[in-house]
Amino acid sequence: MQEMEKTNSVLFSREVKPSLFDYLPIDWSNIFGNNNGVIVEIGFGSGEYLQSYAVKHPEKNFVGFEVSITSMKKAHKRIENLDNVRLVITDARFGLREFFGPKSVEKVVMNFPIPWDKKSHERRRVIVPEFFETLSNVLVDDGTFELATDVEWYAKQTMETAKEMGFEVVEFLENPDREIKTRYEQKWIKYGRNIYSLLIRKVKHLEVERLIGGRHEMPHARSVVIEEKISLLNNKIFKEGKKVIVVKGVYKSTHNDAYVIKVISTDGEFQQHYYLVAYPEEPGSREWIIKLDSASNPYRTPAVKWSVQVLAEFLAQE
Ligand SMILES: C[S@@+](CC[C@H](N)C(=O)[O-])C[C@H]1O[C@@H](n2cnc3c(N)ncnc32)[C@H](O)[C@@H]1O
Repeated sequence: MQEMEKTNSVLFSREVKPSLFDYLPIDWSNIFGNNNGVIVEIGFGSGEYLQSYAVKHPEKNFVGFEVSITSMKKAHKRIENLDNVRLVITDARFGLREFFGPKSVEKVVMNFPIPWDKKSHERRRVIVPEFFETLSNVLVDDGTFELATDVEWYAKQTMETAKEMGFEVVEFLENPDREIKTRYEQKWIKYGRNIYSLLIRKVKHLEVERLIGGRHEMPHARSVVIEEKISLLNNKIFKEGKKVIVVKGVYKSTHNDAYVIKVISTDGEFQQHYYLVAYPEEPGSREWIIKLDSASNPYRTPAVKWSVQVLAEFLAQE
């Protein structure tokens, strides 16, 4: 539990933790204190590119996404003095759609993503048709997406999918001389690998369905609970549509009547680990409250909200 508290606290001055926000998508002009155009980098790694880009363009705001905490720590050291940069630790496939409103991003850049070419890893790939749907929504009119990669088939496949999804190809270059080179780019150039860069432009706006969108409320349920049923929750799986809930553990508090329930929930491909608490409203009462543990801060996606409801219903059944 202590470890969870650590990851939930704001560790870095330039870090944004959208799970703590009351309302999503985020008003980025409020975060930056100006209305400058926003550029997003997905998978900033050690942050060299983001740093150079932001220094060269103080008239723009930059938001970087990473999933690696180690990268986050390294990158944060580079950008902590830059007012126009913020970093977010979240899967960008989720974050780009949920944290940015329609027509709010001028450009999205992705440098040297892992192509996840094995069938078994395909579901980790960032550039899939749904990604272009998100781009078609969050990019401003004429907004752009730039991909740099050393994997030829990935660059070409991205270009084809972009065209199918209604984007205009501005340029596709082999071994471009890019002004700012990333760490991976420098490495691949040294090893004599070819580099491909693709620039596409948005020409058509699409509406997307956001998982959250709106007030980011704390879900909770009240229910008549049969306490004996709580231990039966262990390893229980609940499924409905794209939502899956797996109960990974149930722990009884040593100092009161509360139980802590460890849950993994999935919305499509987006998975979150968190804790729920269940406790009687009054000591000895059969009326219980089931809600998110205060140390847990998952995004309140449909699966997270449903986990509270479905567990309350399960515990109430005779
Ligand atoms: C091969 S590294 C490239 C790093 C850097 N862009 C460069 O060119 O030096 C790919 C980076 O993307 C990050 N990444 C992978 N999937 C991601 C996702 N879904 N959202 C955000 N970052 C992701 C990884 O953690 C890793 O740091």
